[in-house]
Amino acid sequence: MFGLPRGVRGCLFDMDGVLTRTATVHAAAWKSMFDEFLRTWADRTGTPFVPFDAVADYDQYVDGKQRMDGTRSFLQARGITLPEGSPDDPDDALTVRALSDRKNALVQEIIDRDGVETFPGSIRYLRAVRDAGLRRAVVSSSANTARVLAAAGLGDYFEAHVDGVDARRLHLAGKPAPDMYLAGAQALGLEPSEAAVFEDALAGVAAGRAGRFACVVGVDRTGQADALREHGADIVVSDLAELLER
Ligand SMILES: O=P(O)(O)OC[C@H]1O[C@@H](O)[C@H](O)[C@@H](O)[C@@H]1O
Repeated sequence: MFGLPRGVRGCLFDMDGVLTRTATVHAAAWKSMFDEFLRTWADRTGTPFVPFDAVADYDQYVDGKQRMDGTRSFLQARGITLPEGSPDDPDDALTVRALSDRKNALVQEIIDRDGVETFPGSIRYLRAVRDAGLRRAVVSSSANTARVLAAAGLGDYFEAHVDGVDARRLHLAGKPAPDMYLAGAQALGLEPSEAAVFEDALAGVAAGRAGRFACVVGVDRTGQADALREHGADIVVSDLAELLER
């Protein structure tokens, strides 16, 4: 049923890019922040400015990961090491923390200004599984999960959330480690073998595979179906409503 293997009793949904059209918001904010930083870095080091690619760099290094992990991962890919910094860093400090905070300020500004759109096919699917009595949780690396769900009007669809704030509080390793999804299944009272994972990020499908969930559904929004399969998706769809027809 619902395109899922027999025995699945619950669904663990990533949020950005699966339920809400916020992956592009994050990608735009990462690009704006990193390009400003990369210009400064190029001037300081006398090296060429190579901008952040909002599709390729976003998908490979940043998507699905907790904010500071995303910052570190992209900097590492460019061979740049910055100090970790602290919450008291000035806004323009060249630290992992200050860069991450700048990106977050941009994301929150866009969400507060423009609101949040959902994917209609995902909402149809969510309603169908809810009406059939399947358990439902959101498992998102974003520390802005509550804000985004509220702006999208999706707060009431889920029985549990595991987000970037919980991950920090509970010392859960971020995706691609399976810990956040395992915590989501546990919050619903399910074994991994009874839960399906829905993910658009490479780090996210890898987390689903590592957690040995009943099924990992890759949601391809950017033409990376093969990469989603290689990283751990059992099925790839471009819209969750396709699963209602299976
Ligand atoms: O910065 P936030 O809102 O805590 O989100 C962290 C990450 O959350 C993930 O859901 C997104 O795929 C990433 O793009 C984002 O960077």
